[in-house]
Amino acid sequence: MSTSAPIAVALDAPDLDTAAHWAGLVTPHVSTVKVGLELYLRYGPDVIASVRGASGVQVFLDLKLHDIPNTVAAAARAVARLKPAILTVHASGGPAMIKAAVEAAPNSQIAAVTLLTSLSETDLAALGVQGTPVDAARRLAAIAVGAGAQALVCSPREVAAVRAEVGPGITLITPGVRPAGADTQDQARVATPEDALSHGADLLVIGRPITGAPDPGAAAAAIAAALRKVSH
Ligand SMILES: O=C(O)c1cc(=O)[nH]c(=O)n1[C@@H]1O[C@H](COP(=O)(O)O)[C@@H](O)[C@H]1O
Repeated sequence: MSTSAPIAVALDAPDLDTAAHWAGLVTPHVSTVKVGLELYLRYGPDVIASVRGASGVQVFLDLKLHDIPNTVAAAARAVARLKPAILTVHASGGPAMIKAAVEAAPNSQIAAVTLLTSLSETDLAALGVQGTPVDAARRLAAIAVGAGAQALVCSPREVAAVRAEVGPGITLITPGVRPAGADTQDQARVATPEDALSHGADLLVIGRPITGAPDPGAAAAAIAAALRKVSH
């Protein structure tokens, strides 16, 4: 019986050996590992096979593409052959850009990032984002889903409102997750793993609380065990 939890561990490591080591430690406990800009820009496409390893764990490629539709389509096509389960784009790139990514990578779920979890309500207002973070996340979510995105990335603080906006068929992914009492670091709009799940997240992105722990495997197992107690 698989006991892997709906967690994507962010493998934000400076080198491939460390990332592959973390992936090996956490994959018995989690469904997914996430490769982001740090690893992809340093090592390129080979990084995907290295972290997937023999376990066949689901790989989430977080490149947060954001450009004109033609450029994003070409970039999505370039990575589609790596068959990431999930590929991110910024929702603020607009519907034509999101649609272009969806069409270019038909075997991956395109996940549109609504509002970065590192931005506070004050930051968002200064950037000219209208309304509360909840209002803005809902608005971007509706645009992204209208353009064909099958998944969305949002803060766990907005996930219930986003779920109400888009309904049950869309995969909701929440970074900005911190166990109670953990350091929030550069994250601004955070919640606990239990709250993220009970408010409707399908997949929790967690990096440093796991990879920065003395034993990343044990940290992943502990969060996975806490999530099993949550009914949702
Ligand atoms: O797309 C993402 O995964 C993402 C979106 C977002 O709004 N906020 C956010 O933190 N992330 C990613 O989620 C991970 C969070 O890592 P930790 O803060 O270490 O748990 C990082 O790899 C970020 O790049």
